[in-house]
Amino acid sequence: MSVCSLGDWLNLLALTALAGNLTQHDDYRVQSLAIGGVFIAKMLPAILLGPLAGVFADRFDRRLTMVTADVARFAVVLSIPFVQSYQWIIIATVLVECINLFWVPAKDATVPNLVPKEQLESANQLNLLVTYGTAPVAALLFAALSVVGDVATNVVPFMSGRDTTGIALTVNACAYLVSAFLIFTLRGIPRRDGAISTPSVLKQVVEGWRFVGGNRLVRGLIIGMLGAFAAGGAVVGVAKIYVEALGGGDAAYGVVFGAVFVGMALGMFFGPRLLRELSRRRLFGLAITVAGLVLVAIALVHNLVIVVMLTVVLGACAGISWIIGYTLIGLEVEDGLRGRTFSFLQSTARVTLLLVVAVANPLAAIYGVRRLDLGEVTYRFDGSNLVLLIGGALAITVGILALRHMDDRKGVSLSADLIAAVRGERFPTESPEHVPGLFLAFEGGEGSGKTTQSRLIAIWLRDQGFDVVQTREPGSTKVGMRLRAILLDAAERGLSARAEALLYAADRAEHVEKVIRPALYRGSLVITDRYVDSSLAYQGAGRALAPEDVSKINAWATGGLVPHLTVLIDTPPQVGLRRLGGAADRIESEPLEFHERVRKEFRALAAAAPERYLVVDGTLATEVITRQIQDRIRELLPDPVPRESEDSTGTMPAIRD
Ligand SMILES: Nc1ncnc2c1ncn2[C@@H]1O[C@H](COP(=O)(O)OP(=O)(O)OP(=O)(O)O)[C@@H](O)[C@H]1O
Ligand SMILES: Cc1cn([C@H]2C[C@H](O)[C@@H](COP(=O)(O)O)O2)c(=O)[nH]c1=O
Repeated sequence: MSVCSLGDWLNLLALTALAGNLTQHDDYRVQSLAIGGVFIAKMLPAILLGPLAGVFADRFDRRLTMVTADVARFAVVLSIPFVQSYQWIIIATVLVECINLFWVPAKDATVPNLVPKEQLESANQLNLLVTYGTAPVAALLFAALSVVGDVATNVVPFMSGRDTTGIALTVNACAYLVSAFLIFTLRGIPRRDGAISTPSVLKQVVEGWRFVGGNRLVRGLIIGMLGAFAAGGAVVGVAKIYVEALGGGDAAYGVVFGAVFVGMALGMFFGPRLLRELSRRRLFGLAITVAGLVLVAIALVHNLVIVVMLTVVLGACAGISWIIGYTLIGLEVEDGLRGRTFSFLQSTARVTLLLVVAVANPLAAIYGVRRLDLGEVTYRFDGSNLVLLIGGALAITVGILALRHMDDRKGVSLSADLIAAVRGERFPTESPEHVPGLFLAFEGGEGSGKTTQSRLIAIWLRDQGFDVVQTREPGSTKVGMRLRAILLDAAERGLSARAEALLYAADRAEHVEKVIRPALYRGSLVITDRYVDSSLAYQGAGRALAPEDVSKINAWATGGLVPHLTVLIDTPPQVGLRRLGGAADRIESEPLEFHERVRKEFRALAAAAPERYLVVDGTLATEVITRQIQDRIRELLPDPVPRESEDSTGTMPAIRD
């Protein structure tokens, strides 16, 4: 894998350089398009033919497949320096990529046969390391071979007039031959073992979307990683013409290319260690945002040395976000879905890269070269600068979106958090209490559907084997029942607002101490129909008591116990009140404006801490609301049953009935 990866990177560098060299006497636009064509030729076969090649790998002898593919790659790559035409570069690139499509699945299918199960993860990490770790080696090798080529064209008669990339391509071809030999001598590869099939791209996309779309964290991670990939694609796509505009040749191109990967390796290994105390989700978004800012600087600076240094920083940021994204997906996505999530990421990353490269070079070509006259100085701004600038802006946007979408430390300023992390400390916050169980609250106005939904969710969770305690306020304890009678008795006129707030708080204190906290410490899932937010909305906004006072007495009553998630079922009071049958109780019989104020306050509470709330539209059909709540709760469960498997695991229809 190392030898092949080295060959692959060398191939990418040499072909883009050769395409640029073959068109160097043409217009700037022609050169941009020529280089872009190489990238497109490299990407297209994987997207179009990937599933077919996967089937091939399962059907035929894998060692033979890999050896044949390596020899074929050797022959095609070796022909490129001899033919020396742009058309042949494109045809040969497509051919090599088609051959790769057979080599890669054969290799992926072989690895599990060679590595013990418990070491498979380490093997996959090693895979990542050799795939990307060989890039800087290839870049250095390419730079060195370019210098050797320059000397050889002047000294060796056979080489005179030939393109210097020929040496790199010959070394690249030989790498494939070495790989063929190594694989041929590997005795551990079974002749054909079981069926390991690559799902079709379409199936991957559908399955991946279903999961990614339903999981807030994974959605944020994938968007962030694809954004970073798109920005990186913009750099790779225009790097050659950009370096040339700065006066650098093939060697400088190799150095800039290598700088990205040196930075990536540094970022992957040292970045997460440097800011150990910073929330991983924040570090992820921050790294992408900084990468975008650096890219903007690269687009505007016209000094090759500074550009190389900035490129190392850019690579480091990309490395940090890539490794954190991978680790978070590994940690947060359950085993049965992890493979599909990664493969979804891989296929969408390819499509993104193809689109970006396909757009980047034509865009650079259309823009061409422009010069700004600034008095004495003329500032050159060409298409490659424009593409890098757009890539930077895209990364900044995606980074900020990821920060907002996935932030797990709302209310703590990012700068305070960062300064504390640089000092090796963690900035303290108020967060839900650390208990073995999970605490869920359902809130909303009269008749909004809280009782209906909390019951359905309790049944769903019990179906999955969780120990669920379903409870409500007021009235879930002996004392609470008496308080409920006083509080809701329509005949109880003239109860003061403060007494009302204190009675609700008293019921809650009893409820937390006798029911909720013991259940949470037993590890149960507690679902309460109403909690503190009801007091803030009804007594705070409805009765116009000072919200700080209501908040304080309730914090004291509950000992500061905060739900992990509050589901707000948002229903207009006219709709909710109409749903209720029977005589109205003391609170239900309040005027409509009272209930409007209550609704507004509930919504404001949710908007102030969105990470701890799910707001659902209470006018939707009951099953639709249940599904939305289930999708959000699934993210919090320690070992959730995936949505797709629920039909076969929900085994207690009697309880549901
Ligand atoms: N999504 C919905 N669409 C239509 N009707 C619903 C919906 N959800 C619940 N209902 C009906 O509305 C009525 C009130 O529902 P539910 O008791 O669940 O509300 P609630 O919020 O607990 O009310 P309250 O706060 O008064 O106890 C019930 O008859 C229930 O069947
Ligand atoms: C917890 C709590 C409740 N209320 C009000 C809201 C409702 O009108 C009733 C409870 O009735 P439900 O049918 O059980 O929902 O009490 C309140 O004003 N303040 C609170 O803290």
